[in-house]
Amino acid sequence: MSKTAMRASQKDFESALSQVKRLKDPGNEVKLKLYALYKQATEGPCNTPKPGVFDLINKAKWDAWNALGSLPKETARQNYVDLVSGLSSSSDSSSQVKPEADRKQPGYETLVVTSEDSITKIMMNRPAKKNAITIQMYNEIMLALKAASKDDSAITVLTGNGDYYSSGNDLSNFTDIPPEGIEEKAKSSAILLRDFVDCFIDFPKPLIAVVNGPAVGISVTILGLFDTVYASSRATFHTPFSHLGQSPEGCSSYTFPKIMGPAKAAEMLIFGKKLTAAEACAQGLVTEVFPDSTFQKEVWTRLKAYSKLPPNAMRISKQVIRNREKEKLRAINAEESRALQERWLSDECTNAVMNFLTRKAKL
Ligand SMILES: CCCCCCCCCC/C=C/CC(=O)SCCNC(=O)CCNC(=O)[C@H](O)C(C)(C)COP(=O)(O)OP(=O)(O)OC[C@H]1O[C@@H](n2cnc3c(N)ncnc32)[C@H](O)[C@@H]1OP(=O)(O)O
Repeated sequence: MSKTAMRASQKDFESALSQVKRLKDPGNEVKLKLYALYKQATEGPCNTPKPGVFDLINKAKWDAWNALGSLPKETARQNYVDLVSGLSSSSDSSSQVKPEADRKQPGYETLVVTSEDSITKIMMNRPAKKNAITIQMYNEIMLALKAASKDDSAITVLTGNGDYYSSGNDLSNFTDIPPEGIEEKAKSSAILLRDFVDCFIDFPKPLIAVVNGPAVGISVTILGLFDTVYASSRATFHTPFSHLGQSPEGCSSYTFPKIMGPAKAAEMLIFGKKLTAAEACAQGLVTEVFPDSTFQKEVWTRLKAYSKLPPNAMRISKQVIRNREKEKLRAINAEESRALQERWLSDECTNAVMNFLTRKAKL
């Protein structure tokens, strides 16, 4: 026999009434439905005067009840019992935490991308290589950001798996030279870099970096394009561009002086000064530092709370902040990418990369 064909007894109704109190907040729309069915089941058709237009809450309740028209009391009681039973079973199944492997989005080899609690988490996943960013990883991060910009999550997080956040550009990207030659490789890499950074400039939702460990190179510079940066006390921030015969990217030539002042920015971007998490926080690059022992727990508790804020309001606030600067950031990104295209062809850069790859040098 179907549920609707059964008649809910007074006992079923009373048990649904007590069950509803134990449910996870089902949201305003469902609460209004429950209210209306309860009133109809206990008092019959709506019999009170319509509240004034400014009495928003009571008017919404009245509208929901009134919309049930002359629905018989018994049917309203049955519908109430059915609705609560549906909510109980879905809240039972959603309270069972699925293992990460089940929640993982397919199609990524260098990342683990998951969506849960209105948060899309993009995790760089080459821990054995300190999450160094290969050409494939640049492309997958762009894909993941584009997908996250359209999914129903409220906020997006970038983080790293293992002991590093990321060691920046994978220096073996310099070794895979196509038959067309190094100039062509430099040209296509500059386009890739520009497109990669544009994805961060244009990302429409709140974007949070969860910096779980040391960060190097481009993984540091793009932090200036995030809305919030949480760091473990173990994290460090290092941009050794001159050591590598290179120059800043990720719009850091603009965002860093703006965030920390020109003198501190120059020490990082020209002289490659490595900052501790506490220093990066004092200079405004990092929002907050958490002790490494409680980092994940504290950060994710905070993020889960933020993800419950009204998503459209957060998105609009971000856009109002970002839109003023978007064109400027895009122009800076294009200029930085052009400068690097030349740098990559220099002896200074070639020697530094070869020294690392032949293990004569480390940062
Ligand atoms: C023709 C032009 C083509 C260019 C294409 C580029 C496209 C866009 C470019 C955007 C520009 C970005 C600029 C930057 O990001 S600059 C920063 C570059 N990063 C580095 O210089 C870091 C180099 N790594 C290190 O110094 C050290 O590895 C470390 C991070 C300090 C960690 O040291 P530790 O001793 O703890 O660990 P290991 O060195 O043993 O590392 C473990 C293994 O991981 C490999 N590894 C680590 N980082 C990188 C890296 N960035 N690139 C490649 N490989 C990396 C390391 O070699 C070890 O591998 P192994 O176990 O196989 O030996």
